[in-house]
Amino acid sequence: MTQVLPRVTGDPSEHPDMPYEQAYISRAYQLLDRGLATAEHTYNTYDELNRSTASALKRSLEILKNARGAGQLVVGRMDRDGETLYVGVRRVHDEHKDLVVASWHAPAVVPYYEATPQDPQGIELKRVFVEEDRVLKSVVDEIVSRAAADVTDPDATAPSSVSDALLNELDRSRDGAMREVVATIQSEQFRIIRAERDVVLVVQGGPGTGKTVVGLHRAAYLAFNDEKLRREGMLVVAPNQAFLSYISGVLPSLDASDILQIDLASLYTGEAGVVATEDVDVARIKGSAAMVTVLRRALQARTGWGSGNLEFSLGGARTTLPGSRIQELIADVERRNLPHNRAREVLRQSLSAAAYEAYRTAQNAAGRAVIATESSIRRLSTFTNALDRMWPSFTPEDLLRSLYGTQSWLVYVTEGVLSADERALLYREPRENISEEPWTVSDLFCLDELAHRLNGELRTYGHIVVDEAQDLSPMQARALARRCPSGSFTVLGDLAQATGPWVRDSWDELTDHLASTEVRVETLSIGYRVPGPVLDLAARLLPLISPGLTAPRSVRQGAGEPSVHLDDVVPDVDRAIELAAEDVRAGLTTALIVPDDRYDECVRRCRSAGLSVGDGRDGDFASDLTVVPATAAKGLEFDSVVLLRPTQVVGASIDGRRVLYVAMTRCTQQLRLVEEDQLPEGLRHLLPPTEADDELDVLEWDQAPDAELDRIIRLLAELSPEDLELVGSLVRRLSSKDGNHQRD
Ligand SMILES: Nc1ncnc2c1ncn2[C@@H]1O[C@H](COP(=O)(O)OP(=O)(O)OP(=O)(O)O)[C@@H](O)[C@H]1O
Repeated sequence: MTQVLPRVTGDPSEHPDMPYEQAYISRAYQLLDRGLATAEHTYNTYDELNRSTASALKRSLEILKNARGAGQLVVGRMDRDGETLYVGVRRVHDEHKDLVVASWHAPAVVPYYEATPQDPQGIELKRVFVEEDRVLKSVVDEIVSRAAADVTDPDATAPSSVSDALLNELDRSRDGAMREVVATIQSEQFRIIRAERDVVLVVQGGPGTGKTVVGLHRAAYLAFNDEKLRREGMLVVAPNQAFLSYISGVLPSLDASDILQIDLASLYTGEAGVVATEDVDVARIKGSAAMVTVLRRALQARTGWGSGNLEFSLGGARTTLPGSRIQELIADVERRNLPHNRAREVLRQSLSAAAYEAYRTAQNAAGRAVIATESSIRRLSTFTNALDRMWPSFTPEDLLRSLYGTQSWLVYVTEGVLSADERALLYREPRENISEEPWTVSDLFCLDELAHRLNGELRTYGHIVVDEAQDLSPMQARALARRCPSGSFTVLGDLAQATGPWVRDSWDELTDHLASTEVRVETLSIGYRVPGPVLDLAARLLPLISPGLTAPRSVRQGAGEPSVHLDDVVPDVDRAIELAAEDVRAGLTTALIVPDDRYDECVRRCRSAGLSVGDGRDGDFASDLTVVPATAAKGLEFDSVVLLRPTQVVGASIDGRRVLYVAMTRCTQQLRLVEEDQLPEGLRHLLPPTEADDELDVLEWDQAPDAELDRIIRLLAELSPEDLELVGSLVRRLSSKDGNHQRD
């Protein structure tokens, strides 16, 4: 067994093997350049008629060009079983087709990522490179066996659990776009990246534990190693456009541009788009599984035929199709379980055949000539009107709009599944013109459900990665399920960060709607984004929002303790803008996160203060300063965050504490809180002590000073997971009552 020595420390920029490794890396780049030149030449001279070869060539050209452009080509080296393997963002071979650099997702590379100094998996040397513009900047030996250590650095000291390469990468200033992290993937992350794909894999983890990064690298990994999956196609679903624009560069930089990335609302490709918002109570009903029954019944209620006969006249002859025969035809079609509009076509044919048969029989019986044809019957307005009555054709928008606007229809379809109050929330007056309907996000998923029932045709995928999944409604989960018949999902999220109508205690309720395949929950426990002191502060909110969950351990300090700026003299916005401008001048990408209803005011004030500011609501992260409404901060990250009026953020909605938890965990370096004179529960220990505090002997939960909160947190930590869950539900119930009171 390999005897492991601690990893080599010392100055990584002066590693003794630096010249050798630099030469190796330079050669890899030369081969890449040569490959590019050859591919370019072949492409330019290629017979245009052979399209598939030409497009394959074009694609490899793009890959080579990317590889030569940004980022790092070779990320490290592994010596194992006497063989050396260089690992890179993509494969490079020499003129004899011998491997020079293996790509990070090749099976042989697995130990490189999964071995640790404690569990070296036979690795004699694991070496990590940091390279910039083709120049090697540092070499760190993370795992060194005794034999290898003898020839490198005899001053090996104790290993640390986090590599320098990772810390350097994490300290890099953010530029508004997420990047690939092939050079620094950690072993707990890599295990998830390559986990088998025939399951619903839930990746639960606190803020900044790398869920998004892991999900994107997993998508690229699976696509690379699974040809069937490449053929079936893969889909990455982001919660909104802003988030999508933040992450959309990662897959192309991993040569995985074939994987489609969209935002959740774009799953629905029908006519309606989101133009309105609605109350949480309404969204909760429209997103609930009860809507499946409601919409199914809505459609069923519009099909069928009473007992009356169908009479039509052809060339002066009257023919009757008995009502009982029509009912039989309808029952036949219903049994086939076809999408509604296809079923209509089948019914149209069987109905015209039956009508023709009735006509022919009547003509023969009367000794008259049979002159009409089946198609002339289909053209009769009596026929088409009758068909429209028994099986109307709809678009999803037509149907949903008239359902929302027809009280009697709503009463019928919601019977037993929604209360009268809930039903009342569904009603809305139809706009005069369908193009003016105030469609909301949750409407879109009702429309998607209807579109599927009506038309049945959908583009499907072999695997779907869905991010910020804790917020998905059952109806949204069903929309994803329809698009992934194999039930193979990667579900990324954090139950503690759930906001909006779908706050839940466990993943089961959601995964039940996604697939019937096995569900596996993996937890990421190390925080890579948020500095320890900031995470510690945010964690004080956890017992109030998700008592069953613990905060991740952070790997870094950042700029230290969060600062609080209390000032009831200078207007709060001015103070916040001043702090944000200070951070921008210090070279930090900065977000000014603000209560939603103060967003426009803050953007305006930033601009009039002469600051160039990005519109975080629309995913414009190109400026050094971005203003972000608190409810749109999910998933984003910045070097510095200035958070305006946490108390207002908390007070704005029932899930305000969760919104605050998310907003507080967006920074990689520092957090500043700007308030007038109060702080929300959980953070009040940051307030300067007042005399009144000493006089409190009976404590109300709401006014509990933080010493008391600490005691409660310690008590909670001693509870069993089941008891914690109980307490959690109780707290949620109480806080939602609280919220109701406030709204009342
Ligand atoms: N192995 C890694 N190497 C380098 N950077 C990493 C690594 N893992 C995570 N990071 C960085 O940590 C930050 C947080 O990652 P990410 O956004 O994926 O976390 P998350 O768990 O999805 O966060 P949130 O819960 O806020 O959505 C990102 O900047 C990401 O690039």
